[in-house]
Amino acid sequence: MDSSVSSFSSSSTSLGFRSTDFSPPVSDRHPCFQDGGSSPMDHNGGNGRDTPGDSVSEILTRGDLHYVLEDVPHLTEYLPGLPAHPNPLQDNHAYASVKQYFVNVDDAVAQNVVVHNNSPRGTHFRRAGPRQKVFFESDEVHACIVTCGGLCPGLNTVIREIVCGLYHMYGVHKVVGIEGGYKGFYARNTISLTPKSVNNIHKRGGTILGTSRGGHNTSKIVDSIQHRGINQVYILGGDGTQKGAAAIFEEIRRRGLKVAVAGIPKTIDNDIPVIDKSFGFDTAVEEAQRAISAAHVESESHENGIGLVKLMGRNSGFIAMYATVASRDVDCCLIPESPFYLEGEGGLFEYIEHCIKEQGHMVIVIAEGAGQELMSKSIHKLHQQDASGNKLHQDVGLWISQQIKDYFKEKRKIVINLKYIDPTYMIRAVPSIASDNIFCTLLAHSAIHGAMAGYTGFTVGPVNGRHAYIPFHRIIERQNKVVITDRMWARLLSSTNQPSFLHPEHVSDEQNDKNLSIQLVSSSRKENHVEENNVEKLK
Ligand SMILES: Nc1ncnc2c1ncn2[C@@H]1O[C@H](COP(=O)(O)OP(=O)(O)O)[C@@H](O)[C@H]1O
Ligand SMILES: O=P(O)(O)OC[C@H]1O[C@](O)(COP(=O)(O)O)[C@@H](O)[C@@H]1O
Ligand SMILES: [Mg+2]
Repeated sequence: MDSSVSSFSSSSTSLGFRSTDFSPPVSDRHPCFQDGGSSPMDHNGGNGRDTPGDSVSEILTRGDLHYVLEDVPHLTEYLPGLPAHPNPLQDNHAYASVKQYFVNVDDAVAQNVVVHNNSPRGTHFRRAGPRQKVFFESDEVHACIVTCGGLCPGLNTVIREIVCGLYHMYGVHKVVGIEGGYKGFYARNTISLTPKSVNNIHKRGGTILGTSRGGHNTSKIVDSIQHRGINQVYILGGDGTQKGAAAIFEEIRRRGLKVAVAGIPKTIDNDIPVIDKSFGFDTAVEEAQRAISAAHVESESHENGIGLVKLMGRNSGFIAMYATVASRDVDCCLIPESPFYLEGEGGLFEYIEHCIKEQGHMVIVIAEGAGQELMSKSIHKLHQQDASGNKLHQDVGLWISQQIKDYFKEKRKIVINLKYIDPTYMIRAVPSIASDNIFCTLLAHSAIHGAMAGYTGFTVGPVNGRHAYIPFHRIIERQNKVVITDRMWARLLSSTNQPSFLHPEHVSDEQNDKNLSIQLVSSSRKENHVEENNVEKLK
C-alpha cells in the first residue's frame, strides 16, 4: 500500500467536538457501499454524531497506534434521510474500465509520511476521489462557481475542469458562474457555463468570472444560493476566501439546506497550510525567472550593476525563495520571515559592497512583505487595509532602491547602477503552465467527486502527493510560512551566500537555539562548506 494512504481498520475511541465510532468496519456500513442506495444512515454509520445544527469545527476519530482522522462533514449529518444513488461513473465509457476506480470509503491520507519505528500513525485526512454512491442525481444538480481574492494562474483551468468534469463524468448540465467574487452572489446576475463556453479559457490568464475583495455578506450569499436553487457551490480562493466559505457552509447547515460547499485553494503566495502547494505557484515561479534573468543581464552589463526584483508574497516568501533557488543568479533574497537590517557588520549594505567588489554586479530578490518593519521606521504611514481586511504594504522595492542608492552615493562615494524591476502583477496574470493545468484538473475533479458524494465544508488539496478533503478549520487556522530553520532556506543561503542578517543584539536567549543553526550555516558558507550535522539542525 502507498505509505501516504491508509485504511482505517480498527475500533476507535471517539474524541473531539463530534465523534465517530468506526466499529464495526466502516466499509460495511457506509451508504456509499450499500446496494440499496437509499439508506437513512449518516455517512459514518449514524452513530455518535452530535445533533444537526450544532456549531462544529472538528470531526475527529481516533484509532489504533494514535491514528487520527480529521474528517469533513457530510450532508447526511444534518439531512439524515438523504438517499444515495449509484455513481453514474460506473457506466461512463472512459472510466468504466478503470480497475478499482472508486476509492475505499475509509481511505485516508497521512499528514506525516516520515515515520520511525513505533512512531504514532498521526493525523490523516479523508482521501479524495469518486465514491460508489453519490448523494445527488445528475439532473438534480445546480452548481455554481465563484472566484475570489487576487488573481492566480490556473483559475480559468479550474473553472473549465469543474464545468467539463461535472458534465462529462456526472452528466450535470446546470452550472453557473457567479461574477465578481462573493458580492456577485447578491449584486450580479449569473452566467451559464457549458463545456462549449469554457472550452478555451484555460489558455487565458485571470478569471472569466471576475474576482473581488471584500463584500462577503454570509446571509445575503446564502439567500442567493437558496433562491437560485443552487445545491453545489465551488469556491476558488485563498485563505480569506476559505474563511468566507466556512461561514457559508455553517449558514447552509444551520438552514438545513441540501447544498454541498467545496473550497479549492488559490493563492500564488502558497500561504495555505496543510496542502503541499497551491495551483499557479509553479507558473508564478516560472514567470519570475524572466524578471530575474532580466535583472541579471542588466546588472552584468553595467559597472557596479545591481538588479533588484520585487516579487509577490504578502506574508510568506515562497515565490521569492523558490524563484531564487531555481535561478541561481540571485545573490540575495529577502523575505518577510527573515528580518534583515541595512547598516553595520553583517548588514545588507556591507554585503552589497562585498558583492560588487568581488563580482562587479549583483541581483537582489525581495518579497513585497519583506522589510516592512524597517520601512515603517523611516516612513511614517497610516496602517491601511484592502477591502478584505488584508494589510496593505508599502512598496518595499522602491524604498530599498532609494536606500541603497543614497547609502552608496552619500556614505561610500561609490557609483552604483541600480535597475528596479517590479513584475508583481505579471507573474500572476499569465496563463498557467502545463503542470499547473494538470494540477488544476485534478483539484477540480477531486472537488466534484467530493460534492457529488455528499461531502461538504471541505477544501481539496494534495497532502504528500495525494488529494484529500481537508476541513475548513485546518485551512484557515494559520498561514503557511517559510520556515527559516528548514533545509530549503538553508539551500537558499548556501546558493546565494548571503548573510543570515542575525544582528547579535537581536538574538535573544530564547531564540539562541533556533538561530544557532542559521548562524552555523552562515559562517560555514565562508568556508564554502556546510557540515551535514548543521544542516540537520535546520529541519
Ligand atoms: N474572515 C472572513 N470571513 C468571511 N469572509 C472573508 C473573511 N476574510 C476574507 N473574506 C472574504 O473572502 C474574499 C477573498 O478574501 P481575500 O483575503 O481578499 O483573498 P484570498 O481569499 O485570496 O486570501 C473577500 O470577498 C473577503 O470579503
Ligand atoms: O493588489 P491586489 O489585487 O490586492 O493583490 C495583491 C496581493 O495579492 C497576492 O498576490 C495574493 O494574495 P491573495 O492570495 O490574498 O489573493 C499578494 O501577494 C498580494 O499582496
Ligand atoms: Mg490571502
